[in-house]
Amino acid sequence: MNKDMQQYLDKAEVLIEALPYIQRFNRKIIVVKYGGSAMVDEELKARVIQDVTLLKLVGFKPIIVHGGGKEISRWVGKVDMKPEFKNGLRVTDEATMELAEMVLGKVNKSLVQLVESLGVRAIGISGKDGRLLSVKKKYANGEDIGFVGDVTNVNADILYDLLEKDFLPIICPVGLDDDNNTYNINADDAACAIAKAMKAEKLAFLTDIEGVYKDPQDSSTLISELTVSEAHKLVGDGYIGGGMLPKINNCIEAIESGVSRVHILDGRIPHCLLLEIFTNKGIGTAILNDSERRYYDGE
Ligand SMILES: Nc1ncnc2c1ncn2[C@@H]1O[C@H](COP(=O)(O)OP(=O)(O)O)[C@@H](O)[C@H]1O
Ligand SMILES: CC(=O)N[C@@H](CCC(=O)OP(=O)(O)O)C(=O)O
Repeated sequence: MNKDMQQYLDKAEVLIEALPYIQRFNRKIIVVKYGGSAMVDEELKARVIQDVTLLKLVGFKPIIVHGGGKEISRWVGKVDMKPEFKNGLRVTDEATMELAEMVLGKVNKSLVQLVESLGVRAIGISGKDGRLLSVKKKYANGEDIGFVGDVTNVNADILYDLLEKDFLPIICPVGLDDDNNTYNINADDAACAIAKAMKAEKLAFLTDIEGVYKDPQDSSTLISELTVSEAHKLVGDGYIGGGMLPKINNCIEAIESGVSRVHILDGRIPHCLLLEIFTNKGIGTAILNDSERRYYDGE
């Protein structure tokens, strides 16, 4: 067989390998939390959006919840303010809130534009629109961190309507409290709340690290499967810090609320989402129910 023919056959094999996954996830809701470095690098950004668009075109129902923390910090720096975080959450005073909403709005529309350019209908909305995300004030270990919101309700009907009309919803993590004040929501929190409310089949967090490490300084300690109990223990023992903290807490909450598959993926790996969904090769860290534990080398 010549080389060209072998290449075509290899491509066909890849498609065949994807078949059971296409069947399994057909018409299922997949929430993709998109943040970290994969958002800043234009090439990676285009690839992530291409992947989500492909998921849509093969019959899945993806919903993107995006972050933009790095971009917000860049703009906060530009006006000579200092970004400040507590437990992975941005301390958000009125001025920071204004900037965050501007930046997240811009990120939102750039993602809509990318999806539209690939021929798929996208609608970008903030959690304020139709009161998609209602919030109450969130504290970091009892400390007041300003206009940071904890999601109290998701108006899921809006998203069901958009999915029904075949739109790809792209959601920006800003919400309203009962007094109609604007709140900044950590995008991991927003994605988890949406996945729970929509009874999503899968929740994937795309971030800028390989996955969860037992020791973040040592890449050989990457954990490929983490049960809820093990995740609690890692947090309790102080192995999880910074932005990984809200992510892990949300993974635990999502699994405990019935989302079947929760993953933390390295958004810097081109097409990580497709690799995770369409192949047997596990990448990143999968968070599992305690009863699903297969292998863990974290101790
Ligand atoms: N145990 C850990 N394993 C992996 N990452 C960790 C861990 N503890 C802290 N981190 C930090 O959490 C970061 C991921 O959070 P963050 O930067 O907020 O992601 P995103 O912007 O995608 O939401 C990693 O880049 C890493 O620096
Ligand atoms: C309250 C809070 O922390 N809000 C986040 C919202 C954006 C975000 O979560 O972005 P990433 O997912 O890219 O980190 C922030 O202001 O950075």
